[in-house]
Amino acid sequence: MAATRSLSHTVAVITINYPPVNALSSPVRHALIKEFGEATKDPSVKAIVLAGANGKFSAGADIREFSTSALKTISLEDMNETIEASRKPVVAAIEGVALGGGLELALACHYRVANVQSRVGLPEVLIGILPAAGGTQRLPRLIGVPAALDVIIRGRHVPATEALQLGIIDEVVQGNAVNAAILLARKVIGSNLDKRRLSTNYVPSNPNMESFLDTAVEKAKKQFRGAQAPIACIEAVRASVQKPYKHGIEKERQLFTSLWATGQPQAQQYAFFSERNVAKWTHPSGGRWDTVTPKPVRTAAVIGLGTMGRGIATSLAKANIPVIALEQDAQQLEIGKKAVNGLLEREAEKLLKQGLAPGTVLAPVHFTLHFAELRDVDLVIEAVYENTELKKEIFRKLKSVCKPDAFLCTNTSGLNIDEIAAVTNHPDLVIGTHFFSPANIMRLLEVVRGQQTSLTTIATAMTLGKTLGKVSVLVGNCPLFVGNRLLGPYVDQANYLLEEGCYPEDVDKVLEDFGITMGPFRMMDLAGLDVGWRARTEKGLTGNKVLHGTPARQRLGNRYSPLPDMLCELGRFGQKTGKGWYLYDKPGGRIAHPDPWVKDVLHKYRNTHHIKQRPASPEVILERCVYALINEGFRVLEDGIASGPEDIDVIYNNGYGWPKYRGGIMYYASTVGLGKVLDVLEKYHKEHPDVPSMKPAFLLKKLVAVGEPPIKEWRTQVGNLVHKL
Ligand SMILES: CC/C=C\C=C\CC(=O)SCCNC(=O)CCNC(=O)[C@H](O)C(C)(C)COP(=O)(O)OP(=O)(O)OC[C@H]1O[C@@H](n2cnc3c(N)ncnc32)[C@H](O)[C@@H]1OP(=O)(O)O
Repeated sequence: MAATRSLSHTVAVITINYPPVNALSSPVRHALIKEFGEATKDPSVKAIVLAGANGKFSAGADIREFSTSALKTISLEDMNETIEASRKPVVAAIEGVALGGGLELALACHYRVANVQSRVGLPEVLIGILPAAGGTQRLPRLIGVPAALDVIIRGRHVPATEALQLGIIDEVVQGNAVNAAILLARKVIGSNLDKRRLSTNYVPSNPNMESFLDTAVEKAKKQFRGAQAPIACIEAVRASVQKPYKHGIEKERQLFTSLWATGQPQAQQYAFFSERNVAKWTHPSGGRWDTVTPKPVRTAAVIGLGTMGRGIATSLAKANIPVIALEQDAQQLEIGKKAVNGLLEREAEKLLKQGLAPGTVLAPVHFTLHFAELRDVDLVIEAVYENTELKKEIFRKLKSVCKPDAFLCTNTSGLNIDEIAAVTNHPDLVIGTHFFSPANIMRLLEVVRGQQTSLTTIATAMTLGKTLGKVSVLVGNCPLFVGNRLLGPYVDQANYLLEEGCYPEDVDKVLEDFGITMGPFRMMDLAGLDVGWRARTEKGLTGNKVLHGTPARQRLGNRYSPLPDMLCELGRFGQKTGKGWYLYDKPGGRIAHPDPWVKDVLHKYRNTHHIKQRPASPEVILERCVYALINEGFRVLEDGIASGPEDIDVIYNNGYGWPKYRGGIMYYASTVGLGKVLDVLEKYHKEHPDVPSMKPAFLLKKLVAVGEPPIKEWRTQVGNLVHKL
């Protein structure tokens, strides 16, 4: 049964039972209405408690139903209206989560009791829709427009204690919320429920309300560039002000329908399920997430307390894993210790605000200079800077100090895992963990399997990622892995566009208008231009190792742009030096100003190399940069480095500022049409055969040849096609 009913004296307890998260699917809605109807008819029942089985109230509407006809059976809002109209008091007993339709259901109840560990929220905006079961109408009636907008637009999960302060929850309890709800239900039997029926209240207005909402729209347009759901949420809340509930609910419905027609909800819901799918990793050997048991990680060590190490140590402590943090000298240790303690203090403050005792959540971090202290840890994450020799030296040391079954992770953004693993006695226990900066905040983790990495090591690293609250994607070992590898052809196109007549701000604007958080030039300035310069120098693409007589704009017969090298040679490394592709107010400054000096250099460069200035249209800028990403994505699939398009999309959405409302780069390709992507790439490659990254990938051609199957079928197609390569 999707919902069950029991009786506690005069109180009926109706429990939603629909694993894993008690989503309000069609069977749940039917069962709830049935049980509710019987409880209201039963004269021995004087009050009703709504609860969720297995410590979860409800995660809301069943997202999988949105594109099916099941949604059209009993609507969530009709169900909520029936519950709210009840003459017997109804109390929601919130444990775990009450999200989306789950909170909307709770708002239709007359009272809400929550366990202190639970979270409530209306996160619909994160899946491209708006709360469409009365949430945009009842919440402002309960807590006022500004507070409701903050909860709805950000889609955040509000901890129970904060929800109590906001007035969303009536009572927070340390223990069992159902028992507390039963006690409250008994207390309120016979009381007047008029004021507790939120839909019958009015949202007060004030003279500034319209301009407050207009400002909110303007802010949301800037903040969520191109995302439609936040704007729809504001418009739905606007419809609640000084208007009858029916008016608002009608507007809510219309806005839901218009949003659906934009395609953004479908893209965001694909992104949502992709994040869940990547946890279900598979290995070319046949090993899978559900057949391999991870080992527990009770203690961990972090080596190196630079930017990455600090974030990783904090992340581990936040997940209640005691950490030993090691640095090479006393001064570095002291600096690292101060930084980690600062980050942990901030975490402690957040926990205190949530009514939680930091000591029970945050594990201790012990700081040391001695490798010997790492002897008992279950797992080590080495996070020194990107240098294979240095990393190998550390792994040689770890081989002699760590217990033989300790897992050894190297935090790298692109170095060869196998080379590092080869210096240990147990390459099967070595794995790459590519954290993104700041590691205590960024959700993405690329878990990189080497040739010899064991399935248990993979399972342990993937599970650790989940414990740290990350979305972990298993990828193969190739230079730069997935995310950074894709950046190569993208940045190349951006550089070529400058050579041909564009300016950094033109290219950035097109990509930022498209929704990418930061265009390629602002991104490079932030990351530091010297990083790529060092790598190119090591590879002999620039600097002394370049053979005399090599044409400036060619390497190994292919097109090459020396522009970024020219900037670096002048000490323009980006934000940190106050100059790069842009000009900043000071070294470390964040506001990028177009730089006349760069314009001048580009003019001279074009003259020197006799390049005819042909500024590209926004459409061409977009196609060249984005299709370069997509094409490399297909190559990554061909090479078996990522196991499906979803993996690439999750990486780009979470690590590289791709707009989630476009689903991901591969999803975007599927919406543009693979045939169109192929045509554009073919045309470009014909004109520029010296840019091999734009040669259409074999897999792309094959998918077009087999009739462009939908993206959910690509994974199987990739398997079939790769075998035939
Ligand atoms: C006309 C329209 C009318 C009404 C509209 C109502 C609006 C809504 O209610 S939309 C839904 C709003 N709710 C959410 O967005 C919540 C989404 N879920 C989550 O945030 C998380 O899943 C979680 C509930 C916080 C639990 O997190 P965690 O414990 O980390 O587990 P997960 O791996 O994320 O999820 C487990 C499992 O459940 C599936 N799932 C989660 N939520 C839903 C859902 N709302 N509908 C359907 N399925 C859901 C998730 O995909 C996982 O499934 P697997 O098969 O294991 O992958």
